[in-house]
Amino acid sequence: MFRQRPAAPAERPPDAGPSSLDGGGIPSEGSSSTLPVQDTQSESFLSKIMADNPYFSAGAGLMGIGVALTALRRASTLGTTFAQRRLLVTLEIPSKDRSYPWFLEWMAAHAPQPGSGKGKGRMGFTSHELAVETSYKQHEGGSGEAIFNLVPGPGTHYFKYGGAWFQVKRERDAKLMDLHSGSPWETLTLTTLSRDRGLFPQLLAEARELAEQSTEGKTVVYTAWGVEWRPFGKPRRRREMGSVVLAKGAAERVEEDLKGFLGRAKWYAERGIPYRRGYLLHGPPGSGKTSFIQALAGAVGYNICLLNLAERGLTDDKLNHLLGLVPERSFVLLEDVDSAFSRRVQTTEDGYKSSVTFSGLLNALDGVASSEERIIFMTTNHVSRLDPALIRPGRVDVHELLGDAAPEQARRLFVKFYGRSGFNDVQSGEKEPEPETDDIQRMGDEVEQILEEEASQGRSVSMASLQGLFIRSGAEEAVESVRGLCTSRTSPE
Ligand SMILES: Nc1ncnc2c1ncn2[C@@H]1O[C@H](COP(=O)(O)OP(=O)(O)OP(=O)(O)O)[C@@H](O)[C@H]1O
Repeated sequence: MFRQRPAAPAERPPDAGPSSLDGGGIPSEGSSSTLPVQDTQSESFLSKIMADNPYFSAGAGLMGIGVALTALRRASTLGTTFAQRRLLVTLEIPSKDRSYPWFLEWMAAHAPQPGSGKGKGRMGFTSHELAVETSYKQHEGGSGEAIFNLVPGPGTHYFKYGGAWFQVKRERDAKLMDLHSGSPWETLTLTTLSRDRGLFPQLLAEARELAEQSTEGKTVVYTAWGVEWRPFGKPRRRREMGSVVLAKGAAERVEEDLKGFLGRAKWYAERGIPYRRGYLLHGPPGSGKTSFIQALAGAVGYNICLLNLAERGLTDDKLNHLLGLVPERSFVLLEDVDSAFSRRVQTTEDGYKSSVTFSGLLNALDGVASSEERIIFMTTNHVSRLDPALIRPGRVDVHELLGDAAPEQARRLFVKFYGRSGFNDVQSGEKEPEPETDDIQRMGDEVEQILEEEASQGRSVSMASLQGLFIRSGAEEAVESVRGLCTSRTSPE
């Protein structure tokens, strides 16, 4: 039986290119038809692996989830940015701005305070990052009490105001420093819904009102801190005019002049005259110059900017800047102006600690912003040492001598101390002075008599020394001791 043999493969012609199945070489035109066969094979290989290999399919699934999450995150970032742009509104208050301390005070007033429990204050103020501001309160009886005020510290806080929620971020920049004050740069950023933006001005106005309430009836003393004015300590209770006893007419002259000046802003503006007034109070130590300026500030509701010309580091530029930035309703007080500048010669052995020059001071006093109100008080114990240029009219308009205790001035101080109404009541303005007892009046006359006798001998006593005597002694003892306090005034001024 014959079996048919399978046909033998056709022999390759000798010039034929390498076969695609040879595995190597570039496929020839005629061999291209072999590729789809290979792809199909690898695809099926891949799908086979994916279908068969659980690890592979899980990885692919995870990759898909990752891609989806990234897309979601991007979308949410875009959405947040969009919402922030469209729906939210922010307000930035840098620490340089005047409303910064007002708003901090407002936050302190509404933040949770010690003993309030859960870290939630009034107005729904929630804070977990708190800072403490400690103050000290002196009671009438002399005892003192430390008061710890908790303020929202650096971080994010939320509060509800006017029916709207606000976020407040208090940020402190560790790298950025205010070079002049040396304190870190801070920013408060308030965020709320756009529709509630109208609450911002209301909120700031309320914060300002609160800040003003805390200084109502008080005198704020500012000192120079670099090139800015900063409150020095807590606002002080206003000094009553009645607590400073000056020679007859002195207080009235200055007070009348000041009140007249304050009522003539328009008059000055119409004539193009710089709206400024300068006062020089001169006299021996302890005659009440500083006390009187404090009382005057209280009488017209002004604050005091205390400037020490001899301060180290104070330069002409800084001085100029400071005088141009005096807070509104404030006197500028240059104390002991003679100790910084006597005559123009400044190259003495001791030299001046500050680098303010005399011409720098004159320029700063004259200033350039002529329309702004400026009230300057200068005090000195030695008026004769002052350069006439410093106290010429325009720079100093009113000169007032506050001397040692005149005899009748001493009598008035005595009666104020020992009179039935008591000095403190008169000082606080709670009571009108009651008629004094005859005894006190008689003893007051005696003090006056003694001082007249001493004055005829060229001897006198300062008001500060009298006050010291009256504080530590009873009335009779004071009368006996007053003569012993009088000393010769060898150098007038
Ligand atoms: N005329 C006065 N009436 C009431 N108290 C006075 C008077 N003068 C001085 N005193 C008291 O004496 C103390 C010192 O007063 P004050 O500092 O005002 O004097 P001063 O003239 O400014 O002194 P100095 O020139 O040394 O700066 C204060 O406690 C003040 O109450």
